[in-house]
Amino acid sequence: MGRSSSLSLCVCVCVCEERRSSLTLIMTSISEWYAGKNVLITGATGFMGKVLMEKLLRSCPDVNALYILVRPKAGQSMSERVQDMMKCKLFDRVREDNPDFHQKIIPISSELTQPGLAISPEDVQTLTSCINIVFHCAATIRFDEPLKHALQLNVIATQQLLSLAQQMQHLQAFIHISTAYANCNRRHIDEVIYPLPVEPKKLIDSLEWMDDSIIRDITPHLIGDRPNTYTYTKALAECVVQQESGKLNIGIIRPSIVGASWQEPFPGWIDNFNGPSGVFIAAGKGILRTMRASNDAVADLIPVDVVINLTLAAGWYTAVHRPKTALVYNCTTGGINPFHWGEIEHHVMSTFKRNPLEQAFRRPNANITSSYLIYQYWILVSHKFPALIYDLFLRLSGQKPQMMRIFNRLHKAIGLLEYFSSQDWEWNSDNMNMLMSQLSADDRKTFNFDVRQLNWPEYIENYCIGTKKYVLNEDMSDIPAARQHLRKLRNIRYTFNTVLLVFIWRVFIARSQMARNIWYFVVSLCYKFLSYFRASSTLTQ
Ligand SMILES: CCCCCCCC/C=C\CCCCCCCC(=O)SCCNC(=O)CCNC(=O)[C@H](O)C(C)(C)COP(=O)(O)OP(=O)(O)OC[C@H]1O[C@@H](n2cnc3c(N)ncnc32)[C@H](O)[C@@H]1OP(=O)(O)O
Ligand SMILES: NC(=O)C1=CN([C@@H]2O[C@H](COP(=O)(O)OP(=O)(O)OC[C@H]3O[C@@H](n4cnc5c(N)ncnc54)[C@H](OP(=O)(O)O)[C@@H]3O)[C@@H](O)[C@H]2O)C=CC1
Repeated sequence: MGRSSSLSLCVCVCVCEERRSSLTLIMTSISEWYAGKNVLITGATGFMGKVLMEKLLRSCPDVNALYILVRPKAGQSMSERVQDMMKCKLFDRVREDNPDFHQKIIPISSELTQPGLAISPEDVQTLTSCINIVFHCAATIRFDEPLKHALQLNVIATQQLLSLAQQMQHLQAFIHISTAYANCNRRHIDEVIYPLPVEPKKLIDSLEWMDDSIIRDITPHLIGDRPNTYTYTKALAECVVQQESGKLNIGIIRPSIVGASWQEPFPGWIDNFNGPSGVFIAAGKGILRTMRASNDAVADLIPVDVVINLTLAAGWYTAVHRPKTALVYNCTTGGINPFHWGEIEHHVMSTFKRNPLEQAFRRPNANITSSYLIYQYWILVSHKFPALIYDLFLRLSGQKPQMMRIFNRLHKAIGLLEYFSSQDWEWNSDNMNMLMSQLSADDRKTFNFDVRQLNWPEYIENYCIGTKKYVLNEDMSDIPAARQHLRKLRNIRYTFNTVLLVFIWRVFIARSQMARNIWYFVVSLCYKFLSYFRASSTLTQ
């Protein structure tokens, strides 16, 4: 055999080897791919970060280690926080499978708003030498965050994390969690990164020297037709990810309104008051009686386990297929399996009537309306008036009034949410469908993000019960007592209405002949109606 032919055979063997190994890589299941990998997670102490860790530990048990960036908070050190977190009920299934699961979690002290993310040089060394995949979940999700702080965390920290990622020698994918509402100033949202009128770097430079009061004044001009600093800075973060990605393999996940879990690790897991959860709880407690929302608008809720399954699958796909440009995944339900705010209201109310929350303020009975005038009327009659009476009662019984303060906070919160509950958006979800088609049958089951199978009434019921069990820590065995409390509230209401009627009678009706005549006329009309219906129902029997 000549030299050239042996060389071409060698090249051929090499190419075949390479093809085979890339084919094996493509054929590996998601959990096989995560085996032996070192994963870096930001925002691990948050709602989605915790579910992400849980799923990785449970469904990819051979993952090597989860490095999580954590800061000390509320008087707790970093390690105390992590220890507390691992005791959380969310990890029960993982604990059952592997009681030593905590050994795989390696906390790294970091404050994302500080230069260099405040990571020590030794930790930077560790991370740059071992991390294979990054999931960037940390963010401030408050709608009322001052622009400078939202920019610091949502944009500058993302920029710094990307520059750390550039130094990672074995990094295969960088997954950034954005929001489907980053471009909520558009009605139709494609899976692309939309340009912004302002260059993120220039904005960062200019805000650095500006006084807080000047920033406050120019914020409305900067955010333009977006409703808050959150959506604006999340859009800026996407641009930064695109601009600073360099040679990294990037995936961007855009979930809509993330709600309680659908199936995993158990139905209804939720641990915060954000978005709809706070509204559901306030309605279940009988505090919230009205909210501005459109009955017919699509409620684009997405269960947290669906988002996390898609995120892990996107991590695998990004690392294995290395798309040339960042792939954006709109992770929404509206276009695939739509459900509306009116239907949500119905199912939330029905669930809380059957499974009442403890110590409710009033019987749960909330109505949504898109009319500003009707909303203002109910705010006055069903929120402010009862709050005033209750505070008066508290004052008279020597206690501190508190109800009006609670209602003022509630009004602020629902005021910030109504932008999202009063209109519809249309998201393209081609990349989510493409990703689903790339999964093996087993992976499609283990990392299920097919929301066509979601049964909304059942999901909303589990969601409400989840808020009761996991957010409010109420016991299901106390439901009879909660029902008894609701009966007591009903009796108070009947008594109150009767007293009010007698009062109105004494003050207005009993004093004027004309009012008495009108009153007798109305009563006799009601009596005739009743007799007519009774007679006609007897005839039809
Ligand atoms: C019958 C029902 C019918 C339903 C009808 C429609 C429902 C529509 C619902 C929703 C639609 C759309 C949702 C958004 C879509 C976007 C999605 C995303 O991309 S991101 C995620 C979204 N982010 C947020 O949800 C952050 C929103 N929250 C905030 O911005 C702040 O929390 C704010 C301004 C609302 C309140 O700020 P403060 O400073 O007054 O209060 P603070 O510090 O946050 O909380 C104080 C206490 O109150 C509780 N709390 C917070 N929010 C609550 C709430 N909504 N209800 C009750 N308690 C709440 C907290 O747990 C905290 O408790 P302690 O003091 O620690 O014991
Ligand atoms: N929840 C939702 O409905 C949606 C969320 N998203 C996106 O998903 C991601 C996760 O959201 P979610 O889990 O709900 O948010 P959470 O508020 O529950 O979690 C935020 C996380 O970020 C961390 N963090 C915040 N500030 C800092 C800081 N200065 N230094 C270090 N860590 C910090 C928090 O840590 P700590 O515990 O120390 O405060 C926490 O772990 C976000 O990027 C959000 O934009 C997108 C769409 C909807």
